Amino acid sequence: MALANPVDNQSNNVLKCPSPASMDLTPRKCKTNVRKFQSEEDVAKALAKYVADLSEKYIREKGYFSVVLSGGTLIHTLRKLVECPYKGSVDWSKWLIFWVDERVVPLNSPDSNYKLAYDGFLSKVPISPCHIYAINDKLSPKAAADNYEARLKNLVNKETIPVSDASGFPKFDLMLLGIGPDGHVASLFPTRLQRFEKKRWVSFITDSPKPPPERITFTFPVINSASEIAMVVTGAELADAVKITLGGVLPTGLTPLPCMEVSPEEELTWFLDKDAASKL
Ligand SMILES: O=C1O[C@H](COP(=O)(O)O)[C@@H](O)[C@H](O)[C@H]1O
Repeated sequence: MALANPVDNQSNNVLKCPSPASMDLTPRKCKTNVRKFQSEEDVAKALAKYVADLSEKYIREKGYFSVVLSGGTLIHTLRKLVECPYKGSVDWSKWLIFWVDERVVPLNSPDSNYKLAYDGFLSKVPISPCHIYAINDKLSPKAAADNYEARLKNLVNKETIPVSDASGFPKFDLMLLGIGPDGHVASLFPTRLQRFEKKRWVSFITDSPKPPPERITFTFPVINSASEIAMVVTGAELADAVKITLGGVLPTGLTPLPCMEVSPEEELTWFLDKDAASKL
């Protein structure tokens, strides 16, 4: 999926995209670390240590650790976390798992982000099933988004998840995000309106440019209320999006990339392999 021009003629539901000049492209102020590695294997090792260290910190400070997963290549890159020494040293009983986006398909479908995470990660560590917040896969996209948002509100009301003092949106400890070659993050795509949602916690899409078309997704106010975000990016096909985002220069006429808007409340850490960082 290539970087997108403002008008995507493939869809009737296209974004009448504001011109880049009229969008707020002011660089966000969060603390940003860019960590570059020789190989994807080195990214996987560093990512495991980073997540294990944050798990220890947040469990010590708050008693639990809320982690928001994405789908795609991220789960494979997380593989070292379910190996020695972390498999035995992390206090998995204190983890709460959520999804930043999910495809509206049965949970046992090969397209499901839950299944991807279950097969590659969750089935290998002792996280309690009642701490794993998968979507309700029996619902329409809109109903699934409403249902996920209502469940998050319930967790906030019970004070399981705090709200951000700054934004009033739920504040997760860590989000682990990937990006697409078009710069999408979660299921917030360059030419789709969900990226501009300011009120909802969870939105839905029925015409995703990347299949499958029906998905639910956290909105930017929720994503940017997280304490920490890791952007885990490997592979040469992502080098252009990385260059634009970290270089801060948008080519003329290109729709601003959703991944440029990621800005958590505490710290943003990019994990890049040599290929993804090759145009920096
Ligand atoms: O469709 C999706 O794509 C993004 C990026 O995936 P990747 O394979 O390029 O890493 C992913 O973060 C998102 O969760 C997923 O639904």
